[in-house]
Amino acid sequence: MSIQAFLDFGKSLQRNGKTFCEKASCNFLRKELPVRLANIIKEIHLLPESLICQPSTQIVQGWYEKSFAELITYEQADLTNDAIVSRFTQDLIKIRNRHNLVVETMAQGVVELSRGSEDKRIMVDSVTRDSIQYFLDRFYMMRISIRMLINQHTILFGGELPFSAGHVGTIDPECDIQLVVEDAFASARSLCENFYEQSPELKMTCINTVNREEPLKIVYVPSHLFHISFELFKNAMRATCEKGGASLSLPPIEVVIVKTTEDVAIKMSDQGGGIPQRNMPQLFEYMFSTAPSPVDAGTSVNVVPMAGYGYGLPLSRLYARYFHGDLQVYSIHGFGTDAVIYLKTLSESASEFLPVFNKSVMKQYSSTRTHGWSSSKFSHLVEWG
Ligand SMILES: Nc1ncnc2c1ncn2[C@@H]1O[C@H](COP(=O)(O)OP(=O)(O)OP(=O)(O)O)[C@@H](O)[C@H]1O
Repeated sequence: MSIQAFLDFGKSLQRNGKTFCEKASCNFLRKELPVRLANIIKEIHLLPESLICQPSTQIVQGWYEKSFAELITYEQADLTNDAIVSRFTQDLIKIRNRHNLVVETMAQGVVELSRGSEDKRIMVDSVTRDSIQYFLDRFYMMRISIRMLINQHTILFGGELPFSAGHVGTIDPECDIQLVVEDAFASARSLCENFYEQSPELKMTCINTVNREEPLKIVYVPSHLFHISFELFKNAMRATCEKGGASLSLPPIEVVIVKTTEDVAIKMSDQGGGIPQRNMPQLFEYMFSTAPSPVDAGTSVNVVPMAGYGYGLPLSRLYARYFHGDLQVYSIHGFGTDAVIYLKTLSESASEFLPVFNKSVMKQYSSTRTHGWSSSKFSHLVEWG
């Protein structure tokens, strides 16, 4: 599905009527969702035994199997029956809510694995580590996609309110990039003020090469862009404050947003001291963090931690890639870091980038690397880790 396809379907409600469209959407989702769930369940089965047997991984596996079993009961259901259609929609809400804590619970499974049964750190070998990294990228991406499908349906048909009146489901046909980025900055800033009692300023430059007078708007899911920007601002603010100490004049975070006919690029530059080259290969690894773990640090319950889970960058990159964008980080150790978000300008080009499940993917779990995605755009990255 491309963003444009999601949008066209949402807009067709006025033309074709809500009842007709709800049935069409049910008909699509009752096939598509079980396929996506089944793919990921098959892949869970390929995980190293040491991870599958952890209590939290078992809980996650149970949720996926339950949701799959519930959805499959609709395979032959009579969609001319309005009551069945509306029960399907309500079941989707239940399924989505069941999976609310999947990221945290799966992360807990990985922690359980690395801590071992007696809470001592045991060595996780590099093949297992690579398999887990490979799996989590695919698993979380599939989760993003499943939630996108469910949210579109439940907002359009399940009585859930869109974030704003102009939105079509979760999509804003006129998503103002600058406003979303400023919003994310303000949220990260209030967290930063709470934590460090200071925060850097924002310096923003916007360039629209398509039409210089127009604001930078594209068709996009604002909550995805907010998530990515917020995580990047948190990182930039943390680095700036840690480097600046109690200094009164922190260097600002500079943001440059450029829209061309093909891409939107959002560059966030900080002067927070940068990242050593030796850490760059691990930057997008789950659980890689130089901050103390919020659990071990004993952070007060009233202070939301700025960092420490090591999920910010890898998850943000998945959100960016989901609609064929990207996230890249460049750093000069001793000076600062540039993080660049790339999005597609054209909604037709912004199609879902999904993991595909086939035989060659199985090899990944027995240590041979393959790309295994719906397009080969990032295969070199996946192959090289
Ligand atoms: N702008 C930056 N400047 C310096 N180091 C950075 C920057 N961005 C990321 N890093 C480094 O990369 C690590 C991983 O970042 P990531 O966002 O994935 O996790 P985190 O911020 O540590 O934790 P959380 O997931 O809780 O946000 C950070 O701990 C930090 O060491």
